[in-house]
Amino acid sequence: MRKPFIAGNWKLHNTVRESLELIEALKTSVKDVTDREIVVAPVFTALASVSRALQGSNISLAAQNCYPAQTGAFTGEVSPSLLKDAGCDYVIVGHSERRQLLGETDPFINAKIRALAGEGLGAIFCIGETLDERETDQTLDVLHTQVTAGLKEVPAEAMARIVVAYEPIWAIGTGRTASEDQAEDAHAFIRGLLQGLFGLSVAQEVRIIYGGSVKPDNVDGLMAQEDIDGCLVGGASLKAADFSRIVQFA
Ligand SMILES: O=C[C@H](O)COP(=O)(O)O
Repeated sequence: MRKPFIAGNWKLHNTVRESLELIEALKTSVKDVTDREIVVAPVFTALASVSRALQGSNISLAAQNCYPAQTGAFTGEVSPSLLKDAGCDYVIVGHSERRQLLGETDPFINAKIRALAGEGLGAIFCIGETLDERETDQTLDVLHTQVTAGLKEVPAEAMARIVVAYEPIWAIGTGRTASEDQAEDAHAFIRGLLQGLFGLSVAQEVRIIYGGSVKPDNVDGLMAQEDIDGCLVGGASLKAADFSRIVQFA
């Protein structure tokens, strides 16, 4: 039985004060939720404050990025061990915004996932196709490449802490959600890829979550799909009422 995993990616939003206001409202509205894993990913500068505010709550902390080395001459970067020290349980890797805007490659993303696994941290590993790739029937090839390259040489034991986030790029921040069937087809395909890489029992345990314009009014239908185990929420995670409703999907 896979525990639903609902994560809010705050992206480049919220000062420390705004982050704390959001987290206090969220803590109150989801305090009785025990059957879902709830995660928020603030900006780096708010991690320590939000971590303190989350102590004793049912919400976990994620960072939005990391560098695949623990120490060294890497100006401006942050390592998995420092993120763990700041209170993070997870790190988002491979988000399409970083792939597209910052040129992150599959091997670089793979190095981050292996570094996180080595530190015992979880990864929220994002994959997904562009609109052009979907319209030219390349979706499955793209997912195959991203999954096999991103998870190369990742130990099977680490998969218990890795959540795969399927985010069709054309659905991110556009208000255009993948249909329930489109999302379920992609998720079932990804689970099959995981089975090929790690075996059936691992594939059945890994949470595969959907991201791309998830809102209170479409979450119930998405979460009703067999292979959709949660959501990675951008815009709607910035409003406590909306994110709380998404967490408490029907
Ligand atoms: O990480 C979250 C995704 O990019 C989805 O963002 P969105 O909910 O604003 O479409």
